[in-house]
Amino acid sequence: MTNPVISIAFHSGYGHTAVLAEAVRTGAAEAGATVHLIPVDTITDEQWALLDASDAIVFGSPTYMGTASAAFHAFAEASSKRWFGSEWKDKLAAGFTNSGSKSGDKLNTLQFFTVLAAQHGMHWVNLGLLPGWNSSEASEHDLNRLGFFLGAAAQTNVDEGPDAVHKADVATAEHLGRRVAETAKRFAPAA
Ligand SMILES: Cc1cc2nc3c(=O)[nH]c(=O)nc-3n(C[C@H](O)[C@H](O)[C@H](O)COP(=O)(O)O)c2cc1C
Repeated sequence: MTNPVISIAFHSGYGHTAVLAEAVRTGAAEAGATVHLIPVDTITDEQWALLDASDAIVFGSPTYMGTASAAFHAFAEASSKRWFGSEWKDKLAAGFTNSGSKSGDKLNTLQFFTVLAAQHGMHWVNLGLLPGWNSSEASEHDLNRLGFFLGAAAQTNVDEGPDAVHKADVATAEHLGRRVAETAKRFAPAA
């Protein structure tokens, strides 16, 4: 496979997580993927079909009350129609989230994504970066500055708009997009 198809199924209530979704798209496209950006709160039948035809689905949601948003949970529940027929089995999956606090219980959101992926029989692609910003010589501008392993995690001050999403977190989300695309190529069946 030279040109994997990656869909980014995401929700963003106020635009911050949408910035990360765009960053994942940028990274995946740079690595040669065809990318579909799918806001799950307005998902159409045509977009469900795009998900079904994708090699990888990247889940994205803000962290609300320590988990994915209600809109994302509604999408996850609706995906049970695919679960019945194992329609997403053996696709790749990955995830990203954003919250107001440095931690904000984002890990729980990423873990929720991994369980969702596992229920579908999908293979989880982790972030593949060592933690940044964890030594005296490190900086908040490091990739993976918040030190997550499961996926891309971002923090945005609650009194600032989408323009304020941290550039290091944007770069980390771009990295995730590239990694998913490269992994999809590696996992592709031989032609
Ligand atoms: C209903 C609600 C619940 C939230 N819960 C959390 C939370 O549990 N932890 C946290 O750090 N931030 C929390 N926040 C802050 C959001 O995660 C943060 O503002 C994020 O940037 C919103 O992303 P969005 O613009 O994509 O919706 C919450 C915000 C809202 C509106």
